[in-house]
Amino acid sequence: MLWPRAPEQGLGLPQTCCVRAGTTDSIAAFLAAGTTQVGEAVTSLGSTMAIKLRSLIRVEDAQFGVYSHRLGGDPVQWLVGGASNTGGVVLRKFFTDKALKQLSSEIDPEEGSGLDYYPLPSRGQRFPVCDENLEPKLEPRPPEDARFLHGILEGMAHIEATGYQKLGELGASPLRRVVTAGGGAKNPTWRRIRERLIGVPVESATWTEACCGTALLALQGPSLLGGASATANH
Ligand SMILES: Nc1ncnc2c1ncn2[C@@H]1O[C@H](COP(=O)(O)OP(=O)(O)O)[C@@H](O)[C@H]1O
Ligand SMILES: O=C(CO)[C@H](O)[C@H](O)COP(=O)(O)O
Repeated sequence: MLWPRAPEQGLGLPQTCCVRAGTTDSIAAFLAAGTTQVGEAVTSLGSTMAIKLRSLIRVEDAQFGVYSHRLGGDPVQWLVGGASNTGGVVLRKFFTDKALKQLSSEIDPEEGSGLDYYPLPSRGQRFPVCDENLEPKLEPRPPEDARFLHGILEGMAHIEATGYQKLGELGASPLRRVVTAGGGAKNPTWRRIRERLIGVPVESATWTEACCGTALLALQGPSLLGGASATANH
C-alpha cells in the first residue's frame, strides 16, 4: 500500500485514498479468471502468451523462462509459469479480428493442419525455452488463408502445451484445468485445438480482461489471494 505524500511531492491524492499497487497484466488476468483449486491454470492470449499455474511447489528455471510468483494462502500457493513471445501479435501481422473470426469458423479443430509452424513475431523466444536466436517458422504458406491460420493456431497451441508440460517436468503441481483470458479467449476453434494438444479441459474465463483482476485487487486487497475466489458478485 502506498500512502500519498504532500501534493507537491506526489500525486496529490487525499490522505484517505488507499492505493494498492504491484500486479502485472497476466497476474491481473489470472485473478479475474476466478480459479480456486491447485492445478488450475490461466493462459492469457493477448499480444503475447503468458501462462500461470496455481501450484503448491515453487519452480524456477531461467533456461526455460520458468519462474514463480508467491500467491499466498496456507499452505502457500505459487503462480508458476512463464511468458512467451508468441501470441496475438503474430495473428495481427496477417489477419484482422474480423478475418480471424470468419476463417476460424472454417477450420476443423479435430484435424491437424499438416503444417509445422513455430509462430513468433521475430527472432527470439523467452518461454518455454529461453533462446534469443530461435527463429520463427511460418512457411510454407498454403494458398488457403484458413489453412494458414490453422497452422498458426496449432503452432501456438503446441508452444502452450509444451509450456505446461515443462512446468510438470520441473515439479509444479499437476495441471488439471486451463482457463483462458485475453483477446484469444473468444475463439472456440482455437480453444478446442488447445484442449486436444494440452490434454485437460480448456475453458474461457467469464471475465477475460486483465483490468477486472486489477479492479478486484483494488477492492479486496490481500484477501483475494491464496485460494479466495475472484468471482464474487462485484
Ligand atoms: N477471434 C480471435 N481469435 C484469436 N485471436 C484474436 C481474436 N480476436 C482478436 N484476437 C487477438 O487478440 C489480441 C488482442 O488481445 P488483448 O487481450 O487485447 O491483447 P493485449 O492487451 O495483450 O494487447 C490481438 O493480437 C488479436 O490478434
Ligand atoms: O510478457 C508479458 C506481457 O507481454 C507478461 O505478461 C509480463 O511479463 C508479465 O509478467 P509476469 O509473468 O511476471 O506476471
